[in-house]
Amino acid sequence: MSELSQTTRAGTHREAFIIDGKAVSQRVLQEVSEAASTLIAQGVRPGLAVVLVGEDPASQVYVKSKGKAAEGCGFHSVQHTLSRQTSEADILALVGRLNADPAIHGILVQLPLPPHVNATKVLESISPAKDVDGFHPINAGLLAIGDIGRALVPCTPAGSMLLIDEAIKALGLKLAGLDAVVVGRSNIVGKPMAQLLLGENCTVTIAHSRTRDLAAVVGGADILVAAVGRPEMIPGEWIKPGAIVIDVGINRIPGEGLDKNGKPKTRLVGDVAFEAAKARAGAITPVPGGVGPMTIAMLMKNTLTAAIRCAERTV
Ligand SMILES: Nc1nc(=O)c2c([nH]1)NC[C@@H]1CN(c3ccc(C(=O)N[C@@H](CCC(=O)O)C(=O)O)cc3)C=[N+]21
Repeated sequence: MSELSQTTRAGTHREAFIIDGKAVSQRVLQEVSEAASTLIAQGVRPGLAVVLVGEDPASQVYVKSKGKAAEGCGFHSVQHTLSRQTSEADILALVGRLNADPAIHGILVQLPLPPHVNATKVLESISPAKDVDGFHPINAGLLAIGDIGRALVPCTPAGSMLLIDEAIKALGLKLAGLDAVVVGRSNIVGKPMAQLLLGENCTVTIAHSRTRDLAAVVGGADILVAAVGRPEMIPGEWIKPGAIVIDVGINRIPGEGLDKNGKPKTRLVGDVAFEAAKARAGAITPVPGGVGPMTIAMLMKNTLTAAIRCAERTV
């Protein structure tokens, strides 16, 4: 019998527990707000600066919700919107000013950057102590050596771990020793996700576009994290019965009919075929309302952490 069989005992078929990312993210935001008000009472207001280059509508939506969340937590929040033509030197100069600004504890440069800008160079110019995305090589290195206490951990994997904890509790399981499969090897999600799962004593496999027999690899996963960015590329039939499925993909695809402005409707889907996966999984995150809101909540948590560490350095 499979290790996770308590949810799928023969004849007692149950649908997956739906992991409510919206609810968990609100819990995190509530905790961050409370800790922030304590810090503010001590004279330190956490400050977050978001830098957006260009007018990409999707990026504008995300940046706006980050600003709103920051204000909701009582943070000082600033947004720098630069034209698409802004030179790399001007972006580096802005980051330099934010690095030196004592009112700013967290800096996020929204990706993607325009092609004439070297994104690696910009990300490496952010002070590691203010790198609330956790993309700086110093933070990636701290995570890789397991020094989470000093790292700033990338928001999407950190939020995904909290959703995994939620599912583990709901299913009455233990995380240590489970087989985790991460599909996708990006520096932003796949690799840090694998490091976090390893840190929790999972047996971790990283699968990617060159993996032979992805179906078989996915089929062995007690915990599956899908972070490829291809709409519904993982069929429900691949999922191990009872598995925990974390769907990081947020893909906008054509929907049915027209919206109120007469434009063709679109809808969001994940990297996993949700309906079929739900019938087999023990727990699964929806899209939207799963990992997405957690990313924003963890950004606030990282900003708070950066502010606390900064305050500890100066007292
Ligand atoms: N430096 C940097 N850091 C990022 O963290 C970063 C970035 N650049 N560039 C873009 C991606 C994307 N991203 C999302 C955050 C929240 C939702 C989110 O809350 N999604 C909602 C739905 C939103 C909708 O309706 O479109 C949900 O899944 O429920 C989505 C996507 C952060 N990103």
